[in-house]
Amino acid sequence: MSREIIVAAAQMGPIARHETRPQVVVRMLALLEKAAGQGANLVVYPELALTTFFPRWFMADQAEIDMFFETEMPSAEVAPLFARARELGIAMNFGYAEKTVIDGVTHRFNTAILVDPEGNICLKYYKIHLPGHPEHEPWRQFQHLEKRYFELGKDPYSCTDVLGGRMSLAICNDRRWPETYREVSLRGAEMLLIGYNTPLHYPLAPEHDHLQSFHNHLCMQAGAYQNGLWVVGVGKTGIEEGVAMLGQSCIIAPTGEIVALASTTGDEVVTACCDLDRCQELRENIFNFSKNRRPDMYTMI
Ligand SMILES: NC(=O)N[C@@H](C(=O)O)c1ccc(O)cc1
Repeated sequence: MSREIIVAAAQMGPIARHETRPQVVVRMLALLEKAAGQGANLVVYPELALTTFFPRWFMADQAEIDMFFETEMPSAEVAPLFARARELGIAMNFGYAEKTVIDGVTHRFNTAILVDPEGNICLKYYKIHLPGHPEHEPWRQFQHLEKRYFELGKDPYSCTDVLGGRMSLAICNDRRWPETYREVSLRGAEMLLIGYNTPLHYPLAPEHDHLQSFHNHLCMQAGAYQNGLWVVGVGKTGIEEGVAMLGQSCIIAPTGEIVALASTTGDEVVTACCDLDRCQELRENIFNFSKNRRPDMYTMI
């Protein structure tokens, strides 16, 4: 039996600071309808898909920061998206800022969820490779305060069985780390879904600005190939509040080949038919871990 699923990468153009959740949800619904028209079983949206990328601003007032956070999912504003996806029988993944109380303690995470075709959240992931800095650094053209606004995630690399395959989640900067792909692959993941917000300008090494697109694809293609899994990378792109963000959202086969690639800097859907059985082309051959991997030799990790 073939295990083909049609995946839609639902890239999003810029979201302005003043845009409301209902306005964003209207855009996400339009992308969902387009994906449905192309036969999609799964729609993948970016990191922090419901708001602008707010860590670019220093804010001291916690109430102001909390405006960007969700305290329940689906919230009343996001419920129409859940309802329509369920009606269409489509699974979806998107990211959002989450404020949650666990054992009486408030936590704030950079979160991604996977929603199954019946509308249930079947997997949740809290970002662990939080980039940027915790303090205001006014010398920068814009801030990257994820280390200030989010707490480090816990229990990463979980997988779930849905749509006939084994899926896992990561968020943006996680995609640059080879451990991300290896950990989920060792847990049996056949597809890894990654939303991102990547400014084209990297203040710490501006001489690398022209390499953003190359590095984006380099790490995800290598991760797919070296671990024999599908990778779906989806960005929020265009000029968002004056900051140019990387697009080039893509779907990557376990061979490392890009099989679908967005070509605009706005809201756009690209789809690919992904045969999960193709993971075996790698896992039974060059990257047969039990035969060829040498963890006994990798003493530094
Ligand atoms: N949202 C993200 O995780 N974005 C990161 C990435 O693209 O890896 C990132 C890393 C360093 C920066 O200076 C800016 C952005």
